[in-house]
Amino acid sequence: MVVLAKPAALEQISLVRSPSVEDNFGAGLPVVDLAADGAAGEVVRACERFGFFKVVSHGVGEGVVGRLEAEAVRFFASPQAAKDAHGPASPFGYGSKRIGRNGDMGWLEYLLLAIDGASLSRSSPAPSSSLRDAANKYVGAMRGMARTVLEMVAEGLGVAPRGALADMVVGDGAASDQILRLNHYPPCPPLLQNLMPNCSPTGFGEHTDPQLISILHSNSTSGLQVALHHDADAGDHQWVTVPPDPASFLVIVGDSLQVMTNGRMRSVRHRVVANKLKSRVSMIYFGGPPLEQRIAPLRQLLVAGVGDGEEEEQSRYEEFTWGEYKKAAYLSRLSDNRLAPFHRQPPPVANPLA
Ligand SMILES: C=C1C[C@]23C[C@H]1CC[C@H]2[C@@]12CCC[C@@](C)(C(=O)O1)[C@H]2[C@@H]3C(=O)O
Ligand SMILES: O=C(O)CCC(=O)C(=O)O
Repeated sequence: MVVLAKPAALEQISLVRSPSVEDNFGAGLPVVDLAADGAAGEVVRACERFGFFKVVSHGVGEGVVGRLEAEAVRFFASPQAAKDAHGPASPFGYGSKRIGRNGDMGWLEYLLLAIDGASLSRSSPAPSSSLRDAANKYVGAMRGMARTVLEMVAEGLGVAPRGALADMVVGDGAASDQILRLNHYPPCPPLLQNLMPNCSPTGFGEHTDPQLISILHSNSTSGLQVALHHDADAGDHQWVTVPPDPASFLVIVGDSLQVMTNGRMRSVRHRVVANKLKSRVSMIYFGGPPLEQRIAPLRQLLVAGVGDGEEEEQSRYEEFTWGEYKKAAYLSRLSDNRLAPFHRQPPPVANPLA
């Protein structure tokens, strides 16, 4: 009997079936032109149906993206000891393979940077002043896009003021909780490819993002997959590959936006599968609110459409603050359904025979 052993470097990293062209999203990929008339409606439709969308006509200069990506590539190409000097990530700093504190492992290395207001936090360990400058410009652009998108969400849902959601994340003076993450996924090791040609290492295991929204950019290397919604919570999901497009961004709905829209919008499970041949480099901005922010459905969504004498819509979730949710998230495993403990039991159905 031949026993196939995984290469040692991959021992604790799970393998998944290598994506094929049939897994590609194809024509159904939700794309929103942020500059077009009716964009707010398109944003809402995409967030309700898929929990993510691709953004084109975003107005972010190529230079802003290219500069930070070049800094990320330069940092990840530096000697291991130089990178380790900025780690281990706890949670901020340089990390390799370990994700979070609870045993999750992926075929990647990353730099997790804290943001304070409109720029990187002074205490965040940016490895060089050139990376810090490039990251600050990039964060400025991401904050602008987060504002545009969250204002469109409010407008599209009929919530006033327009800034109700955006101000939580990018409001002047809001002590919001924003993070920037630079990820590098090396190609799948050749040894594994020879042993198991149909398998690839998990780059970043499946998860939903806890914040309101995330904005993702990647180079031209594929690897990102999203779960189609049918019944993702019940584990019944189909993984679909989102083809990379460095000229665009992906907006991803997080758990907090799901709750604030009382489940109209759904946070989307996503994962990265390491590419067989090329390195993937991604940059993600995570937009969360201040720690004391109450995470509960927007009042106007609960009363919308309710006539005189009719009962208003009930929240589907127990109330919590972002600080409480974040604390619980950091104690969880990546693939956990972090919202499940906060789901309210539906009220008992009255027995018509009683
Ligand atoms: C197992 C993990 C790893 C976590 C915390 C916990 C559950 C969710 C993960 C994320 C996912 C979104 C970005 C991040 C920065 C976040 O806020 O939650 C991640 C964080 C980390 O990579 O450290
Ligand atoms: O690298 C990617 O494309 C996605 C990474 C991701 O989901 C994350 O960093 O939370």
